[in-house]
Amino acid sequence: MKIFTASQIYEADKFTINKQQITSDALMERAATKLFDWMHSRLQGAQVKIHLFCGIGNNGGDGVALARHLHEHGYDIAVYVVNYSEKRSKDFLINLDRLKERKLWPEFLDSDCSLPEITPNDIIVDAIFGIGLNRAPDAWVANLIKHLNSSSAFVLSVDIPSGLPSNRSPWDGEHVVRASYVLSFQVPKLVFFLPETGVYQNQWEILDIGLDSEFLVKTDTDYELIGRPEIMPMYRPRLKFSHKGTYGHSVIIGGSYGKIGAVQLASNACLSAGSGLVTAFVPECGYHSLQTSIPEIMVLTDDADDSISEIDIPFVPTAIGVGMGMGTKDETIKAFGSFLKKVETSIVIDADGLNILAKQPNLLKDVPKQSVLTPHPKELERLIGKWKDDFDKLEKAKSFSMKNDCIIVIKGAHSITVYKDKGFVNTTGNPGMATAGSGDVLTGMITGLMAQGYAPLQAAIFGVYLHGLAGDVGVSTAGYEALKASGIIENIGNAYMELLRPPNKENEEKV
Ligand SMILES: NC(=O)C1=CN([C@@H]2O[C@H](COP(=O)(O)OP(=O)(O)OC[C@H]3O[C@@H](n4cnc5c(N)ncnc54)[C@H](O)[C@@H]3O)[C@@H](O)[C@H]2O)[C@@H](O)CC1
Ligand SMILES: [K+]
Repeated sequence: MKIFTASQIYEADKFTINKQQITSDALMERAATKLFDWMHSRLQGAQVKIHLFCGIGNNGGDGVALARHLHEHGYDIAVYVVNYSEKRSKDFLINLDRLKERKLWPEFLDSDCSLPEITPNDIIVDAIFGIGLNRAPDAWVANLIKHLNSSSAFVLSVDIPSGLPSNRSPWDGEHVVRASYVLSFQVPKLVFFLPETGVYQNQWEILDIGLDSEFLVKTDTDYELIGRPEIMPMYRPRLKFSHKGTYGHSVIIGGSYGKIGAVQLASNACLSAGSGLVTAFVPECGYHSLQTSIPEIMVLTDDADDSISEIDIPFVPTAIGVGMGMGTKDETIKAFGSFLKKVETSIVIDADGLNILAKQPNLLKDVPKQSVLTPHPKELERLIGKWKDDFDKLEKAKSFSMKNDCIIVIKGAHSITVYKDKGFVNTTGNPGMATAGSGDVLTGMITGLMAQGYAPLQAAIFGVYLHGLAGDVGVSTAGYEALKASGIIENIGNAYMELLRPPNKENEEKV
């Protein structure tokens, strides 16, 4: 699903109004009707107090129009106009008049007013600011937002939590509405998925307000949300007349004394992702543990006992994953440098492989084109430098990717795979996966997918999705705290099955 910017949403708005020959007020009415339907289907007329806080722009217009519907259906409402500017939008005013025609008089809030009382059992509809927010809210509006946040009431935000800009981090985090739920018009906003700004909402849902599909289909976006519909076409089914050679020979390079487990996890994950053959290349000290723990893999060893000193692989692997648990000793840096000079096809680089690149940026020129880099936030910072906010981070990652022709998987709650000027935002995974070795598993999986013929970018996007899905299946039995990296590996098969399950299977079984 495409993630549009605020200016693209405004364009979609205009395009729809022109093409469908409707007024902007009619579009607002569609939005308000969808909001009402959502609430009504859940509340079923319950007499809970609903406080609607409406700004004076179109977001406020949505709120005022929603108030009219709620009133007409007998809900117990209180409407407040947050009068932060004299520049009221046309459609807001139309809807305000419609309220007044029904003898419903909102309370006008300004810098001198007292704050309305809200109890924890009430519902707040937050329609103060939408995607038009372009500067910090005035102090009294900020104060009102803090008041709403301290109420403990359920907060339903219209389109986006008020006070949250759509293209930067907030001016002051305390002056952003903490939404229990966001009903976002037509498309999700990028801010929902970034660590600094995603915290302002617990859950979000799209409301389809019928923005024109021609515009939505044709318009190119910088970011795409990756869910099952985007992943399915990438899947490469296994062929009946195939053999292990069809699915490639992966090599996992890494490990040092005390950190052989990282290679074990990556190799195991690589196999479970479907690589036909897997060879691990480790320092001598890792030989016995690998041979005994994973009988399916082959093991090559370095001459040195406790760290990698020379990487010598006596065949041409189909795919290579390198860096986990490898350390950054001088001899390992040298070995990694000469290895990069020799290798020709795209590889996957993780952990200490990335730390070495950050220490010795001159090695970057030898990294094969379209290699996949899988940094966690600290590793990313070492590579691309400090960032001002999440948006700056993404821009820096994009220019790094452009400059070095590499794919960067920015790991996090919503991992984002960046390639040149595009970002692919993942939707699977959970906090249970924030556990030792989870990254090694991902590197192994992406390597295993590349071995099977997935192009590097697809392997990265698909691998991140499948890794998250395996974690999601894993927590359903292990719980968040007890899920371990090996538990993620155990569920890679279930994740594939989940992916391939027809969407309506459950319903069919019930019939
Ligand atoms: N295409 C869509 O998705 C549709 C959007 N609609 C609504 O329209 C909203 C956008 O409306 P607007 O463009 O009127 O913008 P907002 O309602 O977000 O903001 C109102 C206006 O306040 C001003 N402003 C910005 N920051 C301010 C600040 N800190 N203090 C005081 N004034 C400030 C700006 O001039 C802005 O236009 C969306 O978020 C959505 O709720 C709906 O009406 C239906 C259609
Ligand atoms: K809002």
